[in-house]
Amino acid sequence: MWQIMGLYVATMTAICFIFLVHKRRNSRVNKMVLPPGSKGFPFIGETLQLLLPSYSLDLPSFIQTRIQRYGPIFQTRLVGRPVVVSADPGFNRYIVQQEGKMVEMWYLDTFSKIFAQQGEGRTNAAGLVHKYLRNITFTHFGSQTLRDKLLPHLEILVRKTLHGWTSQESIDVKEAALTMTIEFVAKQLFGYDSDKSKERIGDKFANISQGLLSFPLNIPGTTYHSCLKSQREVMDMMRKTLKERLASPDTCQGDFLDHALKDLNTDKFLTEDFILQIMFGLLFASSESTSITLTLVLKFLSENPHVLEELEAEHERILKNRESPDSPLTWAEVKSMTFTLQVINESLRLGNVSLGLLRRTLKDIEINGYTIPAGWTIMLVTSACQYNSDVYKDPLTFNPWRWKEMQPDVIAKNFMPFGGGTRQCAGAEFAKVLMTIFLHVLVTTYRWEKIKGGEIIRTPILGFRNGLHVKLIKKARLS
Ligand code: HEM
Repeated sequence: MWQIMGLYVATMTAICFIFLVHKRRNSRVNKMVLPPGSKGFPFIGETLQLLLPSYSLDLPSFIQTRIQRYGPIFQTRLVGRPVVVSADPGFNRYIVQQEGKMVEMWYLDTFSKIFAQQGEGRTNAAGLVHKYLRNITFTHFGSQTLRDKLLPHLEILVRKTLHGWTSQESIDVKEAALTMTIEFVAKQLFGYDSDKSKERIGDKFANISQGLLSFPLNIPGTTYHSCLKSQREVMDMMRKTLKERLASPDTCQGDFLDHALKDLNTDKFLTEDFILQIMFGLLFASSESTSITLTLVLKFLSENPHVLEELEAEHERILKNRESPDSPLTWAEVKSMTFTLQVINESLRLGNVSLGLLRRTLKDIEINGYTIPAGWTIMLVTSACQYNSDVYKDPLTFNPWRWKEMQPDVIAKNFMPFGGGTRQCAGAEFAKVLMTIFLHVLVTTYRWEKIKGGEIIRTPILGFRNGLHVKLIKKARLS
């Protein structure tokens, strides 16, 4: 009897405590002037409206209508969380500079679970952990490594991949580009060899990316369940390699995993699980955006023959200027491909693969007389500045020539496909060089015919409604 009474009192005390904390927090927030907006339905808020697909490159109508109604900074509620959306370029630039001070990188709860963004060993932590993540990424994928080591391997990979595409009647470009990128990155990370491995890492990541924006219902048969299963399989594959390396430390391959295992002895925050999480994060970060952007480039080239013509001319000039047209690409040649870079920049500008960046506020933030309370999420719609018609004439038109005239300071303020501040993409140079080499081999050696697909869909992440399927054909070369 006394036990039951005790339990009752303890439960009631806990409920009262939780209620008081909640009330106190709410009354604190209630006294603030919050940005205008609507909270939508209880719990799900306006999530469904945000996820409603749109079929153009433009900003989703969810964002556009609310900007018209409330201005560039408004509040909403997404997957149970209060969110402030900002399409204000100045505020967005300010916030990306505040990493670890007023905000921290934060992604949806589905992401947090898959990418270990909670707890002690979270990969989005600021400070030492973040510094380590950037340094080790630059060491294995940065400019110097690209120039001194990766360039010939990337060329071989692209030639082998595109040659393989010619034997197929139809290639789904996004899927095939994802496989190409991920297999290369996995090789640099932990020596993955697609010819020897039983596991198809590209297929697993195709599953993972589908599950990331699905409803987080983890029961067999759901997309989310299949995503978590693939995530576990990739982690198990990498864990097996890690254990093998630890068991025979003399077989050094000099890759990312060897480097991180060596650091285990000196960097106290490093653990085996953390190394696996970084590798998993890198596999995802590198493959998804790069493959979507490459697919978009191919779509634009198919629809804009005059751009393709100029691109071919640039690459033919490079071949002509060489002593032997078959000699491997040099770093100087890659850096001389200015029109190619303009094509890539224009595709990145219009693609806005992820729409925006997510941050969690660590402190109350004042903006235009409003307060964004600590603990809220901010969605920085960095893409909004890339459609600004004051900067980009006819912003929705694919026009690579516009980059010829643009000044570096204007670009810095109005072009953020790789984010900004201390969290700016650590693989930007790698992605651009990979896409440049891809385009070089593609336009000098092949032509292609569209079989089907290529229609844009934003959910709000950029995708292609029926994929983009092409048939690749080798060009007859005049010697
Ligand atoms: C077209 C291709 C790519 C695009 C558009 C892209 C875009 C981005 C963006 C917008 C961010 C910032 C995220 C944020 O602030 O919340 C980011 C971060 C990052 N990206 Fe990329 N990325 C691409 C390719 C790659 C590749 C190929 C790699 C690796 C080889 C990579 C590695 C990373 C890493 C490690 C971060 C986190 C940086 C940090 O937290 O300091 N990315 N990327």
